[in-house]
Amino acid sequence: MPNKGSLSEAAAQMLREAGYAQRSDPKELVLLDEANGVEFFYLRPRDIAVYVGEGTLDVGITGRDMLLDSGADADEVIPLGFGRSRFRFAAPVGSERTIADLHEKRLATSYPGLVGGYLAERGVHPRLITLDGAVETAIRLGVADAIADVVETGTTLRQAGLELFGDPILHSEAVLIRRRGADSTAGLDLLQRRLNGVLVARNYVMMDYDVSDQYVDAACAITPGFESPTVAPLARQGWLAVRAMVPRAEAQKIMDDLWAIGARAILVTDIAACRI
Ligand SMILES: Nc1ncnc2c1ncn2[C@@H]1O[C@H](COP(=O)(O)OP(=O)(O)OP(=O)(O)O)[C@@H](O)[C@H]1O
Ligand SMILES: O=P(O)(O)OC[C@H]1O[C@H](OP(=O)(O)OP(=O)(O)O)[C@H](O)[C@@H]1O
Ligand SMILES: [Mg+2]
Repeated sequence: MPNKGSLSEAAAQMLREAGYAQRSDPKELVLLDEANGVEFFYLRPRDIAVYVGEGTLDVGITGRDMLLDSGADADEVIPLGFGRSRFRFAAPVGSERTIADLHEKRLATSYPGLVGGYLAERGVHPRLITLDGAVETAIRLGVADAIADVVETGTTLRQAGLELFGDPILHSEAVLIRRRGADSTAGLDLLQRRLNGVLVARNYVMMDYDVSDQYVDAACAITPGFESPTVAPLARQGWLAVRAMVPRAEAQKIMDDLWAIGARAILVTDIAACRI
């Protein structure tokens, strides 16, 4: 588990929702969850891929960017939907650079493996200046001509007087990782099912509505659900009750579409937990 930084709290929250114990004190380094037979180690997110790649830890949560930067023998198992960012090049506003301009120029980053590999594939070989953080300041302080760093809202870049250039190097988010080629274990399958349950509960809602039987096929086409919607007769002749899971982000649009074909009493409820 990430011990601090952007991923730490969201990762712990997700594990809690999946039914695992998590530390209450951010200074705790290890936590034994006896009920689930899991030992959690709280480590720097950058180091997690190294431990997992070496096989000393079975699984870990880190950023996709950090996994790729490490070059560790570890693979992504599932994306976890938080810690989303883009990895981008930036230079002072108005400098209108392209990636080719970086050749033999000073490029500051905390992710030399990721950035060096990306540019080498394109035949560009900059002088990489590896910094621990606050990379945006490196240009102002005369250490670099351009940077490559994590961008979420873009606020940090703007405040440093920088602008993006080139295509995104990577779209990153928190990922569950395990050692490359490791056998699947019952414990990992269970963890994956639980985390997947949390993701589905977060990303879907349950939708219930009533519709007259002549429109039920059209309604079910709008809400096909995961497998198939539940359709049950209402006491009122010629009317049916339908229940299906729908993507949370599309719920309002789906309600409008159902209303337009005559569905009524359309209700949306949260899913607390699930196994799909
Ligand atoms: N502002 C952000 N928004 C979303 N994700 C981010 C943000 N900053 C970093 N991340 C992601 O979080 C992961 C860990 O980065 P983080 O910045 O937490 O580690 P760090 O730089 O080692 O720690 P710290 O910045 O606390 O010293 C990376 O995968 C990164 O992409
Ligand atoms: O686009 P924004 O929303 O501004 O977010 C991006 C910033 O967030 C992270 O910084 P962090 O706080 O982790 O500090 P660090 O650079 O020292 O790692 C990242 O390194 C960027 O600097
Ligand atoms: Mg950081």
